[in-house]
Amino acid sequence: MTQYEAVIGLEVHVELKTNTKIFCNCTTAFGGEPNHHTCPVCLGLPGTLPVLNKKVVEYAVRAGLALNCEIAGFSKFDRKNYYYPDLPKNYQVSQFDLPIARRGYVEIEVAGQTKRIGIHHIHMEEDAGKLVHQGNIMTTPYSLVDYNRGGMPLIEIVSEPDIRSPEEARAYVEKLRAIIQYTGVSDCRMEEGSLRCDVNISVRPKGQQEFGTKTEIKNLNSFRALQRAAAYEMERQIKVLESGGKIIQETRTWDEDKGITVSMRSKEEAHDYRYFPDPDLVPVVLDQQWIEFIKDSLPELPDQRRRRYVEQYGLPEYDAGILTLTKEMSDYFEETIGYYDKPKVISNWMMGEMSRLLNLSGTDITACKIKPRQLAELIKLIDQGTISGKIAKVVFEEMFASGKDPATIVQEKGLVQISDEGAIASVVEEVIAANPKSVEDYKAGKEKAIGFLVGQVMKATKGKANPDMVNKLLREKLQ
Ligand SMILES: Nc1ncnc2c1ncn2[C@@H]1O[C@H](COP(=O)(O)OP(=O)(O)OP(=O)(O)O)[C@@H](O)[C@H]1O
Ligand SMILES: [Mg+2]
Ligand SMILES: [Mg+2]
Repeated sequence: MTQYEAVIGLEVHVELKTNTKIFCNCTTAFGGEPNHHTCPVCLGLPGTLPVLNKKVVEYAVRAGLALNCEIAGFSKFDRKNYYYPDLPKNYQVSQFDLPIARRGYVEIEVAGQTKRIGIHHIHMEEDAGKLVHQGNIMTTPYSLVDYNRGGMPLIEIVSEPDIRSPEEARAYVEKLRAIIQYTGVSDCRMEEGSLRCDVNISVRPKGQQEFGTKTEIKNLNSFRALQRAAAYEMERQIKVLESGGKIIQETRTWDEDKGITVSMRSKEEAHDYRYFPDPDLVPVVLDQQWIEFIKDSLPELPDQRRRRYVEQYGLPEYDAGILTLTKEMSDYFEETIGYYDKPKVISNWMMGEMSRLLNLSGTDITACKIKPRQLAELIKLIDQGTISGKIAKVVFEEMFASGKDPATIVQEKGLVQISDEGAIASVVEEVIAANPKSVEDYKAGKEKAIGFLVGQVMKATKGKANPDMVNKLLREKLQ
């Protein structure tokens, strides 16, 4: 059987976090009454003229530099013409042959190795409005249009076809999102649509040089959807080829419920966008000094931070990679260290219990009720011997649910660890008396038996006995 590999290139749209739109001073605030964040310019009324928002250029340059691109000293805007109700002017202002940034790269970690994914270019463009479909076939279907999103500033980041699997595609977008979040030019919230991606994918027999025919899956809005859609499409293409068929170059869409991709339009019906320079906008000419200034103001980026976590905090690569993958997680981690300098223990709590509970509740760390100071305090309580590690998990869950301080919870629930030798010794004696079989086993050399006895003492004390002390006392008494 022929072995196939995927060839994938991604187009990622990122909404920039400027206060106002790209060509007018309407707000970019999310939501709002439909069509209230609009004006004659972003509605494309005749006689209006666009004026470029300088902040958009600054943010695009910032993103470009963070993604290792060359910044163009001269770039221009073009009109991408197509007819659709979400586009009031019937063209989208974008950049075609002279984009703001080119030839960058992102490094991803796959199977313990670093791989470089090329970025072909980054261009600036305006977003379109949003259609809201109403009714259905049984009643009367119709659509409403909301232009609040029209004219919001976007950058489109187009990768080289360097990606070779759905997993790599996911790792690439995760890294891209992290880098852009760190630069502060976008929140990159996939749920809110401030990061959206299109997957271009083809397959070829392993070892073959030339690319196969690609299809493009539009508008994936979660990491899971991205990876699943790419995996499905890869399999679909392989099946077509294996059965002697040919791949048709086409645009497809991902059906999340059915878990399949569906054809939208083929290349024959593809648009000819009739790109031409926008006569209403002057070219963008940048000063080298200004570019240098932006470069110098870039913050520490995820890869640098990851390396620092390994070197400065002695964290394993794995921990460092996960903790730096989102800026929120990483900032939380650093803030906690500020309260209590125990990086590895903090990392364990964050990657273990915290991630587990966040996943279960479907929230992310920004909504977490446990604040860094409180996590630090919890770890201090363990280190001081006030509570055991086991009880700490109970306290943690309670903190997660209520946001209360750990000391308050320990007080209220009477969870203070028993470290009184006398008290533990009497329980140990009871347990020894009640379990002659295990005692015999232990004396006969079965080390395992002691674990059972420790468990019995912990059970009798509702997990509050200091485990080290229990261990020590048991061994002493069984001598
Ligand atoms: N044979 C191929 N297999 C997989 N990916 C490919 C192949 N050829 C090109 N690509 C990728 O497809 C993407 C093309 O994106 P680009 O924005 O240049 O064009 P487009 O999709 O035609 O334009 P639009 O922005 O209108 O969708 C790039 O990421 C590129 O790496
Ligand atoms: Mg594109
Ligand atoms: Mg495309």
